[in-house]
Amino acid sequence: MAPVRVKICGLRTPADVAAVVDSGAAYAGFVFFAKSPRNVSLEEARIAALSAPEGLCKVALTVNADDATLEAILAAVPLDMLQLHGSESPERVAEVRARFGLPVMKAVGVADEGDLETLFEHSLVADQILVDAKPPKGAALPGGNGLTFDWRLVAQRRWLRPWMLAGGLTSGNVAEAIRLTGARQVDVSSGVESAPGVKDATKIADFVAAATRMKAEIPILR
Ligand SMILES: O=C(O)c1ccccc1N[C@@H]1O[C@H](COP(=O)(O)O)[C@@H](O)[C@H]1O
Repeated sequence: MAPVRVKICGLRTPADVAAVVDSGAAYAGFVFFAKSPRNVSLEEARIAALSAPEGLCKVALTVNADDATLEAILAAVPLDMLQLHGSESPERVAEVRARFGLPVMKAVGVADEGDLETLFEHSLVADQILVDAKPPKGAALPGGNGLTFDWRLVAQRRWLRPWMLAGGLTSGNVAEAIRLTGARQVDVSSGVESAPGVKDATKIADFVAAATRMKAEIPILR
């Protein structure tokens, strides 16, 4: 079985990108959302993204962004994927995908069975779906809150598209999250920081090692 693929989100500097590359993660996320402590300017994102080697998937995280905002981001920063992390409808996801020609990953907050229907609807139009914890009522951020959800809700589920598990993951719980849900991709932001918005290279390395170790633990049959 292929190793679990990891996305590290909320990068701001070339040093952050280097830590992600060294760890072996597959995706690097940049947050374009002013309320987030991980928000990057176009110039910061451009410099960091240009430092990334070929093969690292560079993802722009936006929240209910309009076309002009997405155009400005994509004109300034070399990116490979859009992550829509707001309340975008399936119609809006399809529109963004068609207009900008990049794969789109749609994030959906999950708190109960009802949210699985929303996930299904998005899986009909998005290239990937991101299964995150639902933010608490009145939270400033729709994600990146370091909160987990009841992983049993998505345990061993299969969707029409590749999916990624997120929400409160850390090097201490990611192996159990993978074991329980069967996720083959995981995403983390606050769990690999020393302070909000400050990525920690050791925590990134520990997280990716814990996530990818799952494969090594499967016994080899001779
Ligand atoms: O990281 C942020 O600041 C952020 C802001 C707005 C929307 C989403 C955000 N992050 C995403 O949220 C999940 C979970 O993050 P965490 O590991 O619980 O901190 C992840 O997909 C991030 O990409």
